[in-house]
Amino acid sequence: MIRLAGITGEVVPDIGRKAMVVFCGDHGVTAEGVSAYPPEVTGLMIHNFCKGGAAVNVLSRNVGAQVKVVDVGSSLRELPDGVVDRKVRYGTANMAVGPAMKRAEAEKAIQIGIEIAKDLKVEGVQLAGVGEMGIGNTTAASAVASAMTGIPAQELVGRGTGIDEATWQQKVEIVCKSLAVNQPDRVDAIDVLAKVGGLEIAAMTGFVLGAASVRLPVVIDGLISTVAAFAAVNLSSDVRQYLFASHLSVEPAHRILLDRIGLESLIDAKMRLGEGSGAVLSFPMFDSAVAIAREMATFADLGL
Ligand SMILES: O=C(O)c1ccc[n+]([C@@H]2O[C@H](COP(=O)([O-])O)[C@@H](O)[C@H]2O)c1
Ligand SMILES: Cc1cc2nc[nH]c2cc1C
Repeated sequence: MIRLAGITGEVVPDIGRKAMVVFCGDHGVTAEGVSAYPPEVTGLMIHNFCKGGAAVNVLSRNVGAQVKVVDVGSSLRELPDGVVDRKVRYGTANMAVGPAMKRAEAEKAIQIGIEIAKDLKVEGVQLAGVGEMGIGNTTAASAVASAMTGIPAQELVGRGTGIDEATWQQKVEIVCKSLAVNQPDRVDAIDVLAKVGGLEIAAMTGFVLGAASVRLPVVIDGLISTVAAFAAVNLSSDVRQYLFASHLSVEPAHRILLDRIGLESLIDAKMRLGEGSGAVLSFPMFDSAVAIAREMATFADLGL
């Protein structure tokens, strides 16, 4: 509540207008068998978001938040109505054999994220959540986390959408191989995002930077949006002041990165869905905090 007041400059901030932004992208590294689901699910879910049938849609309707779906890098050739088409390229390349994308592409995705955040502010949005959709993106997010922290992949890699032990071993090896092949420069967040990241991850990094620049509070979601936020904090440490952690994902890297950013999550429900589902779930807690600040009697009111 104190931070919300600081960000907005209002003692009792108005956060009535809320939006969830879901950045979408595909990952070439899925060719290495690192996910429990095929890459086509990214496109299927984009269609689902537009029909209002995904978890993030249900939860957002429940709390009165708008959902914006932004395609920065899915493999879909044709997009359904309702998607914001800001495609940088049709999925990343396989980072296990070379860079996921060019530096200029990562910069473009970051720029798109910045613009989307600024647009939301102009539209009157007062609290934003950020989430993503991209089969294979827990592999990319873990690689970015390992590159930027120096923590070994075995300590960071989790089960993503629900892989078995053998696939987990393969995922750890692929993260290690991707880092060995690309040699990302750990002090250059854009280099890391380009070589072993993803388009939706880079766009979320931009979103966090853009939101902070226009004093828009941002609620991050699970592992992937937190990795993006970690990269943003690396680029400009002050942006951490504008961030709120919603929930704690079961992905092992999530807690480590939240600790490094200096954030504590509001919910620990062992979730791992993504889409921004945890962020939107926490929105009513923000409304509750504002209601307390506005309505609860103080000792002075009680004549003490
Ligand atoms: O938010 C999380 O911590 C999280 C943990 C596991 C999976 N996900 C979601 O599942 C997808 C990535 O999982 P995977 O196994 O394909 O890397 C992607 O669409 C994410 O939104 C998300
Ligand atoms: C069905 C499904 C929905 C998702 N939402 C975010 N990531 C996802 C991954 C899968 C597999």
